[in-house]
Amino acid sequence: MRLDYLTIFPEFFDVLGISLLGKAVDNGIVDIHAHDLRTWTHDRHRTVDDTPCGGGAGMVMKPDPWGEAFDDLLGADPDPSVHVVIPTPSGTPFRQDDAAQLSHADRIVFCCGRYEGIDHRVIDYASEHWSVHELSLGDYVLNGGEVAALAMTEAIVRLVPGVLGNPESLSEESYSQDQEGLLEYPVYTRPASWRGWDVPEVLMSGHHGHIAQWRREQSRELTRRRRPDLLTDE
Ligand SMILES: Nc1cc(-c2ccc3ccn(Cc4ccccc4)c3c2)n[nH]1
Repeated sequence: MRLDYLTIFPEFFDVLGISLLGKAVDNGIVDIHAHDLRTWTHDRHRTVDDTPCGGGAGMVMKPDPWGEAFDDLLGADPDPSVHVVIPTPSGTPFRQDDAAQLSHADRIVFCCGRYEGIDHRVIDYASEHWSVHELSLGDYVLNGGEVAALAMTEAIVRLVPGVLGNPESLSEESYSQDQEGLLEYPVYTRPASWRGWDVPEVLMSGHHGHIAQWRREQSRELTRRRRPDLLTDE
């Protein structure tokens, strides 16, 4: 899987060389390239923004640098197997299903905007050539797309076979289908007693059936309290 990041802050993506994703890069499972969008500017000030047509506050990202970056990175031939992800507050919510689908992609290009956003014609042009996903990280406002791209990257890449040391852990996670789409149960480790708090006895019983039942009950109760929207049978 090749991941490209178009951004005016390429150093944001240096962190992808650390830990899990770092190992995936070392193992050749994932190939990461961060690009400074200003590479595709030609004026002395390396300008990437301009005033909004129709007025309004702030600045808008010019289309030209994006188009030239696309030409260099992707060429002009349409290829629906290339996924262009555009983090935006007006996008569809990024969910685990999106991460699962994108984890099968061979190529993903993250377009990280800043200012008040990217000239919409960039999205229109990209949509004619590649598979475009305008995605929101959540219902809160960030200053740009980089943090969202990092979060989405981690959610996507951890699902790629060979990236996680223990793929079994994927099936027990919140939002995973094996977990019936419920929130994850509380987890414990040693010591059995810590500052007056004890590990639930059932987890020390060695009775796998009782443990599984307790975990299912905990997941349902937690989901009922915190995320009733995830419960389908009520
Ligand atoms: N979930 C989520 C995504 C973003 C996001 C993504 C890309 C950009 C590019 C510029 N901004 C700043 C901005 C703030 C508000 C209105 C318009 C633009 C961005 C914010 N915020 N929240």
